[in-house]
Amino acid sequence: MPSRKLSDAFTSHPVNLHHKFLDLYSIKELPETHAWTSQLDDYPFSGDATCNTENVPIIDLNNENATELIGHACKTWGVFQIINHNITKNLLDEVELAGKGLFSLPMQQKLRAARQPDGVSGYGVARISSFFTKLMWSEGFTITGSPLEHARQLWPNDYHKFCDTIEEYQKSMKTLAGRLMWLMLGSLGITNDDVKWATPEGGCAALQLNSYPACPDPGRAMGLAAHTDSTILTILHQSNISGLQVLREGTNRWITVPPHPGALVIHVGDLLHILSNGLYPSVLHRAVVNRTRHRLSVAYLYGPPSSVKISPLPKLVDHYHPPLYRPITWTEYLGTKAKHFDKALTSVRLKRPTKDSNTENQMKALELIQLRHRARRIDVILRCDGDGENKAPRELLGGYFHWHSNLVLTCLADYDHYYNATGLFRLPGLVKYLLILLCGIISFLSIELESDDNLGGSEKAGDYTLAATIAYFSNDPDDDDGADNMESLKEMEIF
Ligand SMILES: O=C(O)CCC(=O)C(=O)O
Ligand SMILES: [Fe+2]
Repeated sequence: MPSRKLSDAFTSHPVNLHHKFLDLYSIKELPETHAWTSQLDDYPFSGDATCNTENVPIIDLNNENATELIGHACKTWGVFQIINHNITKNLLDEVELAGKGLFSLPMQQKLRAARQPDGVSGYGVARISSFFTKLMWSEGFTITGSPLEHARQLWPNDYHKFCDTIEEYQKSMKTLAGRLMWLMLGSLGITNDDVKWATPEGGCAALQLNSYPACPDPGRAMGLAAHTDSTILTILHQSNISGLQVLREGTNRWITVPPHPGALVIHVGDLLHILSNGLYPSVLHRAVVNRTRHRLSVAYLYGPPSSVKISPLPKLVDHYHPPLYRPITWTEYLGTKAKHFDKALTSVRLKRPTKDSNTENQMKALELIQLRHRARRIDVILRCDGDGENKAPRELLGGYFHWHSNLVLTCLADYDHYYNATGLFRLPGLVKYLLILLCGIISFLSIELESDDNLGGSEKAGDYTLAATIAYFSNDPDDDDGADNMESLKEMEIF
């Protein structure tokens, strides 16, 4: 039974990082536990050179071409900033203040709301910390659903203000996230009919407050190590202090996303990467720290209802664009991420035909050819058996039909075998399927016409032609069921 709630995500991958809490605000010298070096880990520091010769697109949501601009940004960057998003400056300031209030509490007080090792919400170091030997120069607070329980732990008598602000922010973010998701999906040609779960009420989310205290040695520290978000999309509010960097698609360079007054940063997350069948890549990003200023960011992590299976959208999948990822719920994906981290997307990727499976397909095609040749031989034997003289005209017509559908199928099998063996040229799928469909109809007619007397063998051959037609439909290089169909075909033991 798959897990239904987001909070179930980490039960099988708990991380105990409680011993790692340090009060970063009072430290005057970077401790060894927090000193990152480029040799330490090739991943977070690779592409160390930052360069801003190009800028992350800023898109005005009032622009009449917003959908196209967003589509282009998702495809080429996986990140963009938005303005005119209808979230008031006042609300952005309030949520920032709420976060600052929380992180400025004494450590003992914050620890009252510490995240459980197998939990999602609460105070703690970044969950991805368990994948690194060095610690990050940050602390975080995650809120899923109502902030009430944690707020009461933090401020037993005075939690209302925090709760009101967070709840208002969550409400506004949900509306904006739904709107953005539809702009993103719309830019892929997806409509409401294609994604039934994407309703205004649907969708799950978590709010992540990140705090990056001023750091005595920012060049050797890491605020938040490179990662992609396990979301459909993330709406990030960064205070007016820069720190967010994204890895430019196809390069090895980190680009700083400069704070733009009133703008919100939107990340393509792993689940949109899956839904779009890889067309919109999730963006790799990290947060760096600075020597003098405390930086705060608020990430709204938006995803589908937690028990909905996410897979490449059927509209974006066809013979030439087979699905790249297997279906997975958000909860399951979070569990996968907790286990595999940066290999999570790869771990849900479907295996593409390799050289070996191509060989397998060639074998399948060859087997099919051999079976078809046998069918033809039996047909010929039956027809030359002397019965021919006694046949009624419609039976002869049936035999004729049968013979020809056999012939076309055999040619197609030969052709596909040739294609698979040489990779030279492929018959357009539609033409192939139309021909096969025609064969199926002809075979059916041939059974109807031949059915009622002494041509039992030929009737079986007719059955066989139909079965082979079905198998042929499935005998596709990208279809794992092809082998099963061949097996059931053999099990029929027609010959
Ligand atoms: O603080 C930032 O700029 C990045 C935060 C982030 O990536 C996250 O919360 O997932
Ligand atoms: Fe992130």
